[in-house]
This record gives sequence, structure tokens and C-alpha cells, in this order.
Amino acid sequence: MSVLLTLNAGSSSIKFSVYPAGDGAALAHGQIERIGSDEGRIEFNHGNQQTRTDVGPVDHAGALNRILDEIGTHLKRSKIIAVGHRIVHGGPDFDAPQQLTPEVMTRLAEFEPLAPLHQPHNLAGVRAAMSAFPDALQIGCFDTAFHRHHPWVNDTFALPRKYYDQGVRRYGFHGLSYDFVTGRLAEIDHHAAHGRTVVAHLGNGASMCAILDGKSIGSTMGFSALDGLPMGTRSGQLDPGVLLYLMDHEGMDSTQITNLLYKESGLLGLSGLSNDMRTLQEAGTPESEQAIAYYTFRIRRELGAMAAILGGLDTLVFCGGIGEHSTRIRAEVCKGMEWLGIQLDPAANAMHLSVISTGRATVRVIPTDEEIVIARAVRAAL
Ligand SMILES: Nc1ncnc2c1ncn2[C@@H]1O[C@H](COP(=O)(O)OP(=O)(O)O)[C@@H](O)[C@H]1O
Ligand SMILES: CC(=O)OP(=O)(O)O
Ligand SMILES: [Mg+2]
Repeated sequence: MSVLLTLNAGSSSIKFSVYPAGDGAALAHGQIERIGSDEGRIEFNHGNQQTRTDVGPVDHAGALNRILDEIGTHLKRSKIIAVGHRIVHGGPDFDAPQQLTPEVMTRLAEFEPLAPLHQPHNLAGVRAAMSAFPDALQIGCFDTAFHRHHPWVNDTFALPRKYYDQGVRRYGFHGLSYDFVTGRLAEIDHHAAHGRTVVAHLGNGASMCAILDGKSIGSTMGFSALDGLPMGTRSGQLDPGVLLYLMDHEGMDSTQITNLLYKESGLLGLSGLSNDMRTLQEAGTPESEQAIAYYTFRIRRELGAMAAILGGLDTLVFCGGIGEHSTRIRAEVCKGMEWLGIQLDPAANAMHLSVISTGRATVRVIPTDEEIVIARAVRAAL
């Protein structure tokens, strides 16, 4: 049977799915999560079989090899004729999926410094897939594409204009997830699909998107995947004066600052314990509670900002690992937001129902599916 494979390398996980090349639901799917910790774990779902195996310390390269091995073992009789890749940064040029030719790969490598937790792993995944499946079509699907036509005021910084022309712009990320959620809303809630929606994608990376009539008009992430909300290990929005202070008074160079802002900050930095929300919720130390308080405070603040640019709020959607699974985080984000028409239904929230509100604005939980967005693009290319 001819099949296609999707690969979605996030900052703490690699998710994968295998679909029939023509049509139909996933034949197999799974993920390796907690990449970068000592507690990596692979989950593989095939038919009605599910296996979960601890794999110990694992990095992105090891995780990818493991996934290719598992697929080889479980799907011996399938021929992979195409591979679809989530590529976090598509820069200013790519607003739609692309075949990953050598020229496109060279262009995409230029964006590695803008997304160091993702782009190198995304491109390494492409190279690994090219060598494992040399005859397969390789398609790249970009996180930035969903935002490419957002308004200029949300695309620029207030810097001299030459920097905008050089590509110093607010790109926005998590676009495959926003694309999926927008499509899902169109299927289940016509009013929401044409209304004022804020989607909070809360995973190890986190961002929010203001969506009007199905189109991105603003996002918390900007030039790189650092801006906006605090994340597992990333700072989120930071006064640029802090960078000047670190350089001038701490003598830090760009490599040290990159490490600090991408790998040592966010929930990990504030808690001194972990980047993983499950661990923080269970820990209950004063520092982990403060980290959670800062996280939800910033989400509420950005929710107000997103509602302001939308001219109000009809629908709030939670997705991503934290958004889909943490009753507590959703409750803390919605607390005090009655002024926006948000009234949480605690019982529905605890049961992770698809609608968790009773007020004027509808609050939804939509499990995101970046893989199906990639698979649709690959099928279109095939
Ligand atoms: N049941 C849960 N409760 C709280 N947080 C959870 C739960 N399940 C997963 N998470 C959190 O989701 C985050 C990972 O989200 P995910 O979207 O898979 O990450 P990535 O950014 O790597 O794609 C981690 O912080 C993890 O702790
Ligand atoms: C862009 C980004 O931060 O992605 P992820 O949440 O998958 O790490
Ligand atoms: Mg993700």
C-alpha cells in the first residue's frame, strides 16, 4: 500500500503520522516527547494497538531514528511515497507548502538562527527522510505561512525601514495549528468561523493568534519563536533594554544570550525545576507556583490585547499539550475575564469537553492536528 508520512518536530517532541496516500484516516501515529530531558518516551498507535516505551535521555536526532525504526517494524508492507514536514520558518517568501528542492533547502537554512530550537531539527528531519526514502516526494509546510498576509502594522517593528526590507518582520508561528483550528471551527461553528476568534496554542512553545473571518490579523510571536508568551524554556516578550544590560554589564555574548533566552528561561527559569507543565503542577513549590502565575498572567494580558485588535471576542480556543489537557491552566486564564464575555463552566472544563463556557463568548478546547494539515498539503502535491 502506498502511504505518506508526516513529521512534526516541536521543541520538546517529534510527532508523526502515516496516512494512506489517497484518502482516509491515519493508519499509525505517535510521538516521542520530553526530548532534551532524561525521561524521553515514545508512544506508537497502530490500529487499536497502543505502546508506550520509556527511551531515557533522547535528543531530536535520536528521536527521529527511533521513529523511522518503529515505522519500519510496524508498517513493513507499506511503501512511503511522500513525506510532509512541518518547517517552522518559511521566511518572507513562502506562503504555501513547497517541494523541498535543494534551492528551497538552502533558503530555509538561512532561517536557522531565527528558530534555533526548531529549524535545524526540521531540516535535519528532511535530510534524514531524503536518505531513508530517496524516491519519495518531500514537501515542506510552514508555520509562518498562515500569518503571511496579516496587516502591515502587525508585520513590522518601529525600526528604520531598511530592516523591514531586510526581512526583520513579525512572522508569527504555530500556523499549521491555527490553520487546523480555523478549518475545524468552520465545520462545527459557522458563527465562530466568521467571527472574532482568539486561539491560544499552549504547548512547550506557546503563542496566541487573533483570527478575524478565518484570517490571522495578529499573533504574539514575532521575528523569532521567542516573542510573546513565556514558554517551557523561552522567555517570551522581553524589554530590549534587558539585552543591552546583559551585554554591557554581564559581558554576555550573543551565543550566551541565545542560550539564556531559548533554553534557560520561561517556566524552567522561573521555577528552577522544569519546563514541563505536568511536573510544575505536581510540584507545588513556591517557585513553580510563581512560574504558573506569571504564565497565566501573560496569557490573560495578551488575550485582552488580541480582543482589542479584533474589536471584541466571540470565541476563545485552547489547544496544544497544555491547552488541551490542563484544566487548571484554562481555569486560571479565564478567571477575571468576565468583562470579555467569558464565563467558564468548571464541570465542562474538568471533563475537557469541547465547549467549556456558559457566557456570551464561547470557550472551546480543540485538540489540534498539525499532521492532518501537512497530510492534506502532501496529498494535494501528489
Ligand atoms: N495532562 C497534562 N496536564 C498539564 N500539562 C500537560 C498535560 N499533558 C501535556 N502537558 C504539557 O504540554 C506541553 C507539551 O505540549 P506539546 O504541544 O506536545 O509540545 P511541543 O511544543 O513540543 O509540540 C508540556 O509542557 C506538557 O507538560
Ligand atoms: C514554534 C514553536 O514554538 O513550536 P513548538 O510549540 O512545537 O515548540
Ligand atoms: Mg507543537
